[in-house]
Amino acid sequence: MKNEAIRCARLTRYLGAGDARVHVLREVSLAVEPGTVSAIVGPSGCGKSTLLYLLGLLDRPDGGEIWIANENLAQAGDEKRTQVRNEHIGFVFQFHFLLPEFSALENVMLPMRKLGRATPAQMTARAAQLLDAVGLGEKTHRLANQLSGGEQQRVAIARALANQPSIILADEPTGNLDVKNSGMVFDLLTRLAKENGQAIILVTHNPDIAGRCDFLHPMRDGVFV
Ligand SMILES: Nc1ncnc2c1ncn2[C@@H]1O[C@H](COP(=O)(O)OP(=O)(O)OP(=O)(O)O)[C@@H](O)[C@H]1O
Repeated sequence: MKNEAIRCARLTRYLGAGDARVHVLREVSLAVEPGTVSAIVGPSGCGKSTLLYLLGLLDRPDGGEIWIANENLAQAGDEKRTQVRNEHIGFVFQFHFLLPEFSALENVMLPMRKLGRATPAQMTARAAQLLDAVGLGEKTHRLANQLSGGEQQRVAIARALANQPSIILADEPTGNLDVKNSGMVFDLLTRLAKENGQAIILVTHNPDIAGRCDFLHPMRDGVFV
């Protein structure tokens, strides 16, 4: 493996059963280097989210390889995949999936709790530092459901960065934000990731966001074109 944060080769995925079976991904290959931002774009239903789920080890391909940290994890067992996911991958989704009854600080600490390598004091300090970096240093104890949409998405970014992942996967990270917040969230995500040499792969329908990425991967009918 060269200097690659993640690489997939000939990924194939079928979804559905019987007559409804769809060949969603057809031998998709992609290699992404640390510190770069790649956008996957294409019409609705072309397979973008399916690919992101596979890369995030949230789903298994029917064929092909997914290399992270020098291991092909395409068919690895659940325990191994969960460990690699917790250690190497941060997720940002359009609908952030914060726990609404928990504070911003507690939401950011969750991935660190899952990984289980830091003391409570270390986790609290790191979560506070990350919230400061996303401009929410004054609101660390606010409950997630008492924050605006843009603020919640910034908490989601801090949470994605919590375990210093080598890869950040983002599905429509600015999809539910207005133009101003969308630009701000994108800038923040890419600046923080680049500072830490993290690779970002994002799916977006927003041409403005796509145009600001380092690499563009247009997709159609389950293949890159
Ligand atoms: N569980 C499923 N069973 C059958 N087909 C499915 C299933 N999940 C997704 N599909 C189909 O797989 C294709 C790819 O879906 P996917 O969500 O990856 O597309 P997408 O490019 O992310 O679309 P969008 O931009 O609308 O989010 C679509 O045609 C979809 O209908």
